[in-house]
Amino acid sequence: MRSEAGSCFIEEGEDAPPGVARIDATGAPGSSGITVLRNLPKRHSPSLPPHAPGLRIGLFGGSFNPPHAGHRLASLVALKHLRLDRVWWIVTPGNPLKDNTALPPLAERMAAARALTRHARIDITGFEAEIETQFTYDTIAWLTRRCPQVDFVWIMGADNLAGFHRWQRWRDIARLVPLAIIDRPGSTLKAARSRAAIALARYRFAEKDAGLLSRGDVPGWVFLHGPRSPLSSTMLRAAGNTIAAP
Ligand SMILES: Nc1ncnc2c1ncn2[C@@H]1O[C@H](COP(=O)(O)OP(=O)(O)OP(=O)(O)O)[C@@H](O)[C@H]1O
Ligand SMILES: O=C(O)c1ccc[n+]([C@@H]2O[C@H](COP(=O)([O-])O)[C@@H](O)[C@H]2O)c1
Repeated sequence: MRSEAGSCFIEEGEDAPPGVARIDATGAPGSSGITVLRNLPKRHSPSLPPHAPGLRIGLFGGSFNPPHAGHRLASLVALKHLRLDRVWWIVTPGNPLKDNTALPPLAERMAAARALTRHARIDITGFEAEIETQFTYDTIAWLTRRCPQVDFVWIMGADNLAGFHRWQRWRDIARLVPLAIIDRPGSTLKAARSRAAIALARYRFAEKDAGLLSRGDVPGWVFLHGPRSPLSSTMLRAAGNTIAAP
């Protein structure tokens, strides 16, 4: 594998992480259902924001239906406490645990996220759709292979730690990158008592050491209690604040 600023590749002949679709030079799935990214024309390369070896990048996956100030605040808390260079929002093609039948198109959710964030260190991405995965393990495995020298941290709200044990390969996710949990009203205790929090208890970092979390420290996680937002997309949708149709 080779890696360069803003562009890293899976070499031909290498295995893709499980579940990551690989497409051959014609763009058709190979016999194994696997793709050789190296053979893809440049325009088919999944689009990632600029990045370079040594950068500390937070990965903040979400449905963002719609995005709201709570997402932005969580990103700012992570940027500060984890001493990140950037946060990438990964707008999911569809959370595998949610009913996505009424989910607005990815492009609309990405546009809404861009309009809301307007922050020099927050990037909006939709590359999960391009690599054809909805599962976080596959996303992170793909990213860490493609960009082995970038220091990624997975960020999620406390509600997601509470249900983390239902995610595909959640223990393996915790072995790939450190986790940063952002406190959220209504989920503090549920998260702290969750199956994942108990299983990973011995790997928990003190909040004051959050800036030291790095990929060398996996498993490793921290629960950040910064300023909190009570906002949720559910609440906004119920109030009629939905993403406009194209
Ligand atoms: N107010 C908030 N404070 C902290 N984290 C949040 C907050 N709102 C959302 N998050 C986190 O942001 C990520 C994306 O969340 P998502 O897009 O599902 O928003 P949501 O408000 O939880 O949506 P919904 O109500 O539809 O479930 C998740 O990790 C979630 O835990
Ligand atoms: O990989 C999984 O099994 C999995 C299960 C549930 C949620 N996720 C991811 O968690 C992130 C937050 O999802 P959401 O819908 O709570 O915003 C988003 O990136 C989802 O793809 C991932």
